[in-house]
Amino acid sequence: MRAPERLEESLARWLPQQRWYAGKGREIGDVTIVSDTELVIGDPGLRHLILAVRQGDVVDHYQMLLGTRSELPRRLEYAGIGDEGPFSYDAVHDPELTRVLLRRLAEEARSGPLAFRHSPGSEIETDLDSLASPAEQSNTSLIYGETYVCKLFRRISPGLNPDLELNRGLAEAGCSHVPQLHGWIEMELAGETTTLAMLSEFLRAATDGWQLATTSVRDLYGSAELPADQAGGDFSAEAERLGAATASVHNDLAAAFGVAELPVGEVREMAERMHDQLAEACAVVPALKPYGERIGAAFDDLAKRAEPMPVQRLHGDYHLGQVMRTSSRPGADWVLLDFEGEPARPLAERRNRGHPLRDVAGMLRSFEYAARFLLPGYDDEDSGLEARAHEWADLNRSAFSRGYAAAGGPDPAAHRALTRAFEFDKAVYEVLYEAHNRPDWLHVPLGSLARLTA
Ligand SMILES: Nc1ncnc2c1ncn2[C@@H]1O[C@H](COP(=O)(O)OP(=O)(O)O)[C@@H](O)[C@H]1O
Ligand SMILES: O=P(O)(O)O[C@H]1O[C@H](CO)[C@@H](O[C@H]2O[C@H](CO)[C@@H](O)[C@H](O)[C@H]2O)[C@H](O)[C@H]1O
Repeated sequence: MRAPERLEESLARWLPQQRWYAGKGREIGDVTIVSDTELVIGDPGLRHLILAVRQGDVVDHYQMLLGTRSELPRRLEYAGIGDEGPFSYDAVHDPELTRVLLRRLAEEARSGPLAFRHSPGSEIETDLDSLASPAEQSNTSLIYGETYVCKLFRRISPGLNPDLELNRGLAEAGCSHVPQLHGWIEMELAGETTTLAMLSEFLRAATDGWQLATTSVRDLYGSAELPADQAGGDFSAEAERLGAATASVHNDLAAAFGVAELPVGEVREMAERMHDQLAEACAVVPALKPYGERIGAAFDDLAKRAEPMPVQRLHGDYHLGQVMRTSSRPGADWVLLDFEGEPARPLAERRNRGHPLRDVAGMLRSFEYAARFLLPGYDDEDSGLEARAHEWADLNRSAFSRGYAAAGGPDPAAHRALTRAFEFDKAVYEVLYEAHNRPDWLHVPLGSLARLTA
């Protein structure tokens, strides 16, 4: 008779299939459970696990909520882990179990190593069912009714998560362009107080920037005879307002966390890191090589900078999927989400200060993405859609930059070389990101680099 599979073995097979699993493409050596806390005892039961996943010399930590049941109902079969009873499953899909998180947050409870905290003055409603967000995410968000969203960070780095850190600072600065923060969960990991989850206001009646922008692009493709600023669904007024909201958040971040100066030598090191990432990306994606010289020249220009660079805390991974257009918040048309920085970078790096045009460059990239990602679905031989994509991207990139500068941010048009270096660096990151996560999308950063380096 075959011995029952150990939970750790089932997890090793299950993890690589998860969207949020960061170690795809590298074989898992082994999975060890390094923290195991029972949050609900019984049938169903709930365990909070921290897993150490070894891949070669690298060990990453992941968080999961493990549901256990003697019988797995059909509605939960898709969340199953392993196929032998008693059944284990990803409990983020089980509202019967996830309610416990709200209850513990409301009570500021402790469960073993886990500490549940709420923001001063927050009264947390506890009788809400959760739904795991279907969004393409690096983490998992539980949406409780239409009231809260609880983001469970999946890959856990010891220390304070910048998303929580910056949201706390912005709340204290009175920033209206972020969701209200209600609470968080933390534990000691490797000797550091480590953020595990964050509970925020759910923005109902809001749409994310990516959906709005790509709807506008579709409208443009469908009205081939009109210029971009006259086609239905012109996005440029929104792009301009988004620019202004971005400058306002940058201003609040500067007030809350201060501004420093990066010495010239460290700017040079930054340019060297950009070159290193370019070399790595060219090795992984040879199709990037033809643009390497022009990209590298922009990094060399940055390295020649003769004066220190003003730096402050930033969003860090700024794109249209990270902003939501709301209709219910007075004075805040656009709301910014997810201040975690680029998920692939080490935590210490993600908490570094940077020049605010780095975020601006991130959003400029996103306009390129929105304009280009539909192109291969169309018969683009003679359709002229490539040109229309450029038109849309240029219109909205300019509007965003204009709104940003008018609201007090450094003007991208007056800092062209810097913006270009940041934009190329982000595009190179995207080439690697797409190669590892969404190979079907590789044409987007590559096509955009072909245009921007021409
Ligand atoms: N407070 C919120 N209200 C409504 N929707 C949200 C909220 N926070 C996140 N979302 C939705 O969930 C998506 C993913 O959230 P995000 O914080 O970017 O997660 P991740 O870090 O896993 O990428 C967002 O693009 C947005 O559509
Ligand atoms: O949102 P995350 O923090 O998980 O960020 C990662 O995933 C993003 C994609 O979901 C990725 O963004 C890239 O694709 C977007 C369209 O899907 C586009 O708007 C962005 O400009 C582009 O960078 C992001 O880079 C990655 O870190």
